[in-house]
This record gives sequence, C-alpha cells and structure tokens, in this order.
Amino acid sequence: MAIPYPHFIAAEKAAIETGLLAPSSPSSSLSPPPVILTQDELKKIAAYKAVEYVESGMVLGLGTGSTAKHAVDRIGELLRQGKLRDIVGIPTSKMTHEQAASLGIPLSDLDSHPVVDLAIDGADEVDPELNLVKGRGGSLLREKMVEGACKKFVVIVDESKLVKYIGGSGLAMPVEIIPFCWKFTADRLQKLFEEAGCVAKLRTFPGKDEPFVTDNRNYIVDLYFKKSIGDLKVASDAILQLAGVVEHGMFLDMATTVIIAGELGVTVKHKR
Ligand SMILES: O=C[C@H](O)[C@H](O)[C@H](O)COP(=O)(O)O
Repeated sequence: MAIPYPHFIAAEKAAIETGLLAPSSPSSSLSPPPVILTQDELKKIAAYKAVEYVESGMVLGLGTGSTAKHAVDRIGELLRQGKLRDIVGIPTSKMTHEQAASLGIPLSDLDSHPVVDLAIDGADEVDPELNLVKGRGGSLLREKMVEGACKKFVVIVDESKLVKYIGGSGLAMPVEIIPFCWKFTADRLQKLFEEAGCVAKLRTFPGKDEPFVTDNRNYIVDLYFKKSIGDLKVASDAILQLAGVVEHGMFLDMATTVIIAGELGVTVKHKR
C-alpha cells in the first residue's frame, strides 16, 4: 500500500538516510512534490535507524519478519563494507537463520551466548506503554527467549502497528500450543477470555486445512478479541497456566526502544 508522505522535510530526511532517495540538488524546486513511500519502505527506514544502535563486537538478537529482514540485510551490508566487525548474531527463527547465514553473518545461540547486547525485531502491535503483540508471522517462542535475554530490545514498526490497547487491532493474538489435543487447549483459551468476546482459531497454512507448524513443531491458536482483555499481566499469567500452552505473543515490558516510521517521519520512543 502506498502511503502519502506530505511532511516532506521529515520524509525526505528519513528516506535519504536510508538510501531510498538521492539528496536533492541545491537548485531543485522550492516546493518539491510529496514523497510517496510504501509500507515496506517505511519498515526499511525504521530498520536502518535501529541498526544505528549496533556497535562492533556486539552479540545481536536477529528478529524475524518483513521489518526485521531489512535490519538483518543492513547488518550484513555493514559487515561486508567493514563498517561493523566481530558481530555474533542469534537468529530468532529458522528463516532468519537462513537469511543471516546467506549474508555471512557469524551465528551462534543462547547456549553459547546467554547474554545478548541488543536485539532488533518487528512487532504486530505496539501499545502506548510499549507492550507488544508478536507472532503473526509464526515466530514468537524463539523471539521471546532471545529478546528476553538481551540488554536492549529495539522494536521497529511502521505506524500502522500502533494500537490503543493490546488486541485493539482486532487482529490475531497468537498463542503457541502443543499439537496434542489442540482443540481442548483452544477451547480453554477461548473460555478464559469469554468476557472479551474472544474467538480462538487454529492457524492453518494459507489456502489449506493443514495446521501451521512452528519452528518448534508446535501449533498456533490465534485469539481474536472484541473488547480489551484488561490487565495484561493477569491475562498473561492465566494463559501460561494452561498446561498445553507453550508461550503467547504478548511481549510485556520487554521493549526498551520502539522506532516508528510514519507520515511525520521517524519517531523514537524509549521505555520510561
Ligand atoms: O512472527 C513474526 C514476528 O513476531 C514478527 O516480528 C512480527 O509478526 C512482525 O512482522 P512484520 O515485520 O512482518 O510485520
């Protein structure tokens, strides 16, 4: 989707920094036409901004998804150019592992590097307190392990991901569950949030009846809410108490910084 970008100065600055736009010459028109950036270009702007936090020698959590992909590409590029050195990446999914390996980024895991300096990842929802929903792309467990082990967690989104409250987009809040008796677990999840009008649906591969299988060979049940689920910590504890649940996609109080690329340019929010 093309997003009109009428605030030319902020947009131009962000786009030039990211290399999406060539700097205009001094003789160029005083009233340039509005820059039109796609949603993917906004993601790229946020990702490039986040990579500015990366320093040589860091152990890096490498996120998953269409936004994090840009950050991984950029890290690979800076390594190739010699502008970054001695980076160790900890991928949060098989897909990111493949991407990072193809770019020549040295890779490791939490067993060998239990402390991660910085993780960069996308999100599906961001609330005003910087709580997140993640996992609509199917990765959440490895992300939560790696991002829970990092000193700084920088989240990169375009402004469409901002919500007033978690679940407020009306889109899925994913829960990773074990395949054994998945209907039983899905029913229990739905009942847990009856008052919020919750509907629990097993995720399937697009256009097929087959259950979607995560990197950890689990299933995902997507929860859809009609209303707010109230206290997020209470909701999180209740979900995690169900025996068939492995992990959920609410990342509460984990993000230290959120970088948002939007109509007004780039906004950086830090955890208070
Ligand atoms: O499962 C996917 C991950 O949690 C992603 O980081 C999240 O879904 C955001 O993905 P995208 O950047 O593609 O919107």
